[in-house]
Amino acid sequence: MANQTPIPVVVIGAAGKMGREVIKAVTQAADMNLVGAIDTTAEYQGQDAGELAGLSEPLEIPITNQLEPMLAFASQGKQLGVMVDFTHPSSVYDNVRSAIAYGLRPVVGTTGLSPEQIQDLAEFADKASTGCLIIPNFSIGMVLLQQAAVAASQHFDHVEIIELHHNQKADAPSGTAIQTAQMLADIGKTYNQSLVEETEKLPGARGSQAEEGVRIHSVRLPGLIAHQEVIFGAAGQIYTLRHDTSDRACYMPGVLLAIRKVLQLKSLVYGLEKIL
Ligand SMILES: NC(=O)C1=CN([C@@H]2O[C@H](COP(=O)(O)OP(=O)(O)OC[C@H]3O[C@@H](n4cnc5c(N)ncnc54)[C@H](OP(=O)(O)O)[C@@H]3O)[C@@H](O)[C@H]2O)C=CC1
Ligand SMILES: O=C(O)C1=N[C@H](C(=O)O)C[C@H](O)C1
Repeated sequence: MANQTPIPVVVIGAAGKMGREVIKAVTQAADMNLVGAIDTTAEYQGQDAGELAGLSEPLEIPITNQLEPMLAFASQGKQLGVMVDFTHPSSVYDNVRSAIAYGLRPVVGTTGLSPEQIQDLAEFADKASTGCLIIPNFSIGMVLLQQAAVAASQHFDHVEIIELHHNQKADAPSGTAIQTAQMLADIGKTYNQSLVEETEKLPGARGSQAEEGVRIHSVRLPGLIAHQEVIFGAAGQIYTLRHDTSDRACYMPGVLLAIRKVLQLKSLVYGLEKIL
């Protein structure tokens, strides 16, 4: 590894909560080289990405909102480049299309892409024979929770998901909750058959209904980071799976793994569990 050219990495959303963590993690990885830090926040334009991320030394990489020139620059070396996206549901689709068009491999943490957008990006990546990773949750704990939930779903017919996040989150339900519900639906059974005719006296009281009857409830409060419960019920018993994050550093081993793995792919892959 020591003799290999480091992987050029562009971080988009670099001034955000996740972007700053990614800047730190990429800078500390011996096989990666941070080449660009993109963010639209007006007040951070021109600031050093390392100082903003809390590193002791400046990186001499200023935050800029100029994505396309940065992608062009990052695609010029002989080593394939990676764009890591932690931005906003409204911009991630266009960012990924641009990265692929410039020959960079996208690693996407941003949630809120619709199934149609993901399908479209998969076709775009296929045509370009380009790896692309969309990972709704980079923490190993969540992969293990989801595996346990799929195992439990063989034995329980009733399940509801509660996801709890900080109140600066733009999308609901969380990408992780949507993915978890999809995994439960994929085993091919319908959950939560109602025994009575239910009436919602306040709209949304019973949460949202994902495929195959899986219900998702979203909580947004200051003081939270990211948490998820999957609650199974049956006669006389409740089985609860819960994952809590206390620091966004928990996502970084997954992000670094994804940066390395995306270079080996030729198509779009969805979910951390597929690259472990
Ligand atoms: N997959 C995973 O494991 C995880 C995923 N996430 C997801 O990552 C995303 C980001 O989360 P978080 O860091 O908390 O959010 P933040 O709001 O803290 O950061 C997002 C940053 O992206 C910037 N931004 C928005 N649009 C653009 C754009 N088009 N180009 C460049 N920069 C842009 C924002 O700037 P501005 O001020 O201009 O809006 C902001 O600085 C969310 O979708 C979240 O759900 C979060 C944690 C883990
Ligand atoms: O916005 C967040 O914070 C998080 N977003 C992701 C999601 O929507 O699932 C991952 C994690 O829950 C944190």
